[in-house]
Amino acid sequence: MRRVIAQGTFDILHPGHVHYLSDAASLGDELHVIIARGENVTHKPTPILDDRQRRDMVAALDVVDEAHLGHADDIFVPIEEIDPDVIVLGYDQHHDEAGIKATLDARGIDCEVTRATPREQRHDDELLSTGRIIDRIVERRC
Ligand SMILES: Cc1cc2nc3c(=O)[nH]c(=O)nc-3n(C[C@H](O)[C@H](O)[C@H](O)COP(=O)(O)O)c2cc1C
Ligand SMILES: Nc1ncnc2c1ncn2[C@@H]1O[C@H](COP(=O)(O)OP(=O)(O)OP(=O)(O)O)[C@@H](O)[C@H]1O
Repeated sequence: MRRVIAQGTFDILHPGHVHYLSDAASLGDELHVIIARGENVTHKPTPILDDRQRRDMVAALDVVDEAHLGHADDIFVPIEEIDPDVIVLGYDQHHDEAGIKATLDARGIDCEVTRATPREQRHDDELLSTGRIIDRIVERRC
C-alpha cells in the first residue's frame, strides 16, 4: 500500500486542483491531502472559506481517500502520523523539494518528495486559479 500526500489551501475548488490531486493519486494507492490552516496562509490573502469547509470539499472528491486539517505549528506532525511513501508538491508551490527532504531525513521520515504537473487551460474562459475566480466575482458582482 503506497501512501501519497498532497497539500494546499484549496479555497474555492477548480479544475487545476482536481488535476493536481489526480496527478498525486496516480503515484500511489492511497491519497491523503493536508489542508493548510487559514492562519498559516501568509503568502497570499486569507482564504474566503474556513478550514473545515475547505477540508470537507476536498474530502468529497473521488480521488481523495482522506483529507486532514493541517497542524497549526508544525507541518511535519501530520506527515509523521500519515507516514507516506511520497509527498507531491504542487507545480507552482514555493516549497523547496531539497529543503523538505532534508527535514524529513532529520526527523527520520523515509519518504520521497516530487512535484506534480500543471494543468493548462482547455478553453478561453476557464479559470484555473482561486485568485482569478475571486477577481471575476468582484468584477461581475460588486
Ligand atoms: C509537506 C507539506 C506539509 C504541510 N503541512 C501543513 C500543515 O500541517 N498545516 C498547515 O497549515 N500548512 C501545511 N503546509 C503548507 C500549506 O499546505 C501550503 O503549502 C501553503 O500554505 C501554500 O499553499 P498554496 O500552494 O495553496 O498556495 C504544508 C506544506 C507542505 C509542503
Ligand atoms: N492549474 C493548475 N494546475 C495544476 N495544479 C494546480 C493548478 N492550480 C492550482 N494547482 C495546485 O493546487 C494546489 C493548491 O493550490 P491553491 O489552493 O494555492 O490554488 P490556486 O488556485 O493556485 O490559488 P491562488 O490563485 O489563490 O494562488 C497547489 O499545489 C497548486 O499547485
